[in-house]
Amino acid sequence: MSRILIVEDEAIIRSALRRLLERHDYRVEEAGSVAEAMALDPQRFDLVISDLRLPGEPGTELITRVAPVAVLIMTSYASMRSAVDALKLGAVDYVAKPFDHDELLETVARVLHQQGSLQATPPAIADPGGQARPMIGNCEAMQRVYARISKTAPADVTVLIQGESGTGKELVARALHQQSKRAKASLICVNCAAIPETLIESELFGHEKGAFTGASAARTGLVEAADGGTLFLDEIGELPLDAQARLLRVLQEGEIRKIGSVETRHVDVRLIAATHRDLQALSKTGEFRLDLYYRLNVMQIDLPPLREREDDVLQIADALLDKACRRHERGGLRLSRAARDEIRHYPWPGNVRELENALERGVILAEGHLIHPDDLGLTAASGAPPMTRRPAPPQEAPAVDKTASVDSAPADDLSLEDYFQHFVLENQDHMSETELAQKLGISRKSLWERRQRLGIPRKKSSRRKVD
Ligand SMILES: Nc1ncnc2c1ncn2[C@@H]1O[C@H](COP(=O)(O)OP(=O)(O)OP(=O)(O)O)[C@@H](O)[C@H]1O
Repeated sequence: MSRILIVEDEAIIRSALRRLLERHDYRVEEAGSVAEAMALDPQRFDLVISDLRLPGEPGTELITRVAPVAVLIMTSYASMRSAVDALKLGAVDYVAKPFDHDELLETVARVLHQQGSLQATPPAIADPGGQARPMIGNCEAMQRVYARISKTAPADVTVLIQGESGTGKELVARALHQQSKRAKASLICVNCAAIPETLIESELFGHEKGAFTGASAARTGLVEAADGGTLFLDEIGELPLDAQARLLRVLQEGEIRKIGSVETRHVDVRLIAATHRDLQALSKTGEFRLDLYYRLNVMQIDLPPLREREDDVLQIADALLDKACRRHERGGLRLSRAARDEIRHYPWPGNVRELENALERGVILAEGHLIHPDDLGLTAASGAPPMTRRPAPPQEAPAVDKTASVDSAPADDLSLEDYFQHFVLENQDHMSETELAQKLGISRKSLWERRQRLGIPRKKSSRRKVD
């Protein structure tokens, strides 16, 4: 966790800034003057944020006195000239007061990143709404991830992100894009598992009019849409072999050819791929092209499962709880001691996404000011409980009307969600995603979405049947 010293004589500004930074997982101390700052052994910090005008010596005094620690100067709009002077004196950057929260956080994250502070800082990632949010967690394994992101992002190479479902692979892809020189161009995210196999090639590569039944007009694919920017292919292990061959051509030649076209077109796309599966093992069974695997795996980033992130789980839980409370307008809710214990010790097979879902449930169900273990419903509705019985063979699977949606499936004493979870867990080892979806009478996309919502990751060990 990066340590920041705030030097500011106005107590209100100082404590507001402290709260903002602490909410974003920085460890903060404060001083009201240069003299007070010097008494705090400022070289312990990764960054000093100082007001320019202070009682006694000005903030710029700190620039040489705390070196090599970077000093970020705060100044009012009225004294921009002095900000420029501060930069000349060696301040790492300045922020104008009153400062915009997102801008300040971005500057702090960038400065810490540039300084290569002793600890790698979690990257601040703008969500699709444009709000900057840092990745949460500072355990050693995540520090390595952050360091890898900051080294890999500017290199414009293909990256393979590996990790269990819900570990934050998409967040890492966003961070890579946002820290790359393509940041101003588009980031196109595609979940290969959520697109029906029959459509995925035309979605990715586009098609000409009349290329197949139903292709009533020509269409540009997502690879072309990412031209100049980044293409993030999540769950790349689900890409059918034909699409793999086309993708290989994009990586090797920088060219795409629409379905039904004889012409190729040059594209400049940075590819980031993610998977929870072992692509090398898949290549041994012929499900994934080994040459594509080697092309993808120029740089690899491995995300640890949540159960291996030590105390990060509670830090992430607090941040996600805060978010859920705001969303449901239930301020002031806290986790009981028992709920914290349970969160700390639960194995989180669905990782951060499952934690997010459990906390949301907790916020909705809590009756007082505390969320208790029951409210989280960890054993009842979420998580993938270990299978105690051998999976039933396909013919013994519950009979479901293939044309009906799972929402209309009868299930005696089971809720629909229980029924869905039960069916998937019982059958996923011997059925492909397409077969499961067909049996349940839903699309592969719905199956995927339900898995996410209920926190039922696909088992890593399960062999995918070729559909
Ligand atoms: N370190 C983190 N800090 C804060 N939120 C996180 C973190 N990691 C994951 N999340 C949140 O958890 C959810 C799942 O993350 P994400 O979609 O990136 O996972 P994923 O590994 O891509 O999952 P999948 O493989 O299932 O697509 C998201 O809502 C994301 O914002």
